[in-house]
Amino acid sequence: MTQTADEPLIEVRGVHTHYGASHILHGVNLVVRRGETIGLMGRNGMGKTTLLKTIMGLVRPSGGQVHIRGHDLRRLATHQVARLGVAYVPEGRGIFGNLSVRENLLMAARPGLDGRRDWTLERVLDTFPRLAERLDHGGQQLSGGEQQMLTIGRALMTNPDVLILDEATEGLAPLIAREIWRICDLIRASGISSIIVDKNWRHVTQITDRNVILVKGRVVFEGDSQTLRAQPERVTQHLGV
Ligand SMILES: Nc1ncnc2c1ncn2[C@@H]1O[C@H](COP(=O)(O)OP(=O)(O)OP(=O)(O)O)[C@@H](O)[C@H]1O
Repeated sequence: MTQTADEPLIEVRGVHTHYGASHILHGVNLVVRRGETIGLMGRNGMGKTTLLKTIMGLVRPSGGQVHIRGHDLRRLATHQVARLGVAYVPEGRGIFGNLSVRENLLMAARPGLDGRRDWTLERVLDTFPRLAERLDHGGQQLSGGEQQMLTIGRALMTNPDVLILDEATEGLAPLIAREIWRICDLIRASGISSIIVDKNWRHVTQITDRNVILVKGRVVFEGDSQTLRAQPERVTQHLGV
């Protein structure tokens, strides 16, 4: 199937997801269009990671539909979702500790779906000077923040159209977290769409076009950052901050 220019990159419609008998997502809708940055928010256990895993085909929905660039997710394996340009940076990361920074990055390298090679090793190292300084270090020698940079760098090496970032700055020192936000901004400016999950809603809303709040597996808010900031009682109610 060929994609039309305005067709969503990701389209989630009325999705229900279960873990065994536990009903986690209750009819969730989410659309990601080209170039959009979306904040996905909610307290712990509300279903954010489950929604991301559902999009990646890591967890199969029990109802509703997911389309990735118009392709029905039911016919796609996770690696095919990735090949369609969706890069997933899971919570807790996932680098190869026994490989060097350089090897971790080069292993991931591939052109984008349309043959684009915008993100090369050089560009990733320009973007993450800390990684450039540690090119020959093993993955396991990196700090938590550097590991997060490496995971994002690896995702960029696949020249994705959408970057999914779960718990973008969880557990990182404030200075490193700031660096991750700077990179999110650069990614946005480069035209890559993203879904960003992070507890720091103030930072998230500084860079997002649209924000979605999940409560017990249901979307209770969807709107731009200005609209969300204008409703502090909503933020307190749904995010507990
Ligand atoms: N593999 C699993 N098996 C059973 N239940 C699960 C599994 N993974 C998550 N859950 C449950 O599903 C619910 C939603 O979890 P999920 O990780 O999607 O939430 P979240 O919003 O991402 O929260 P967090 O910030 O804590 O990761 C929680 O009640 C969680 O305990």
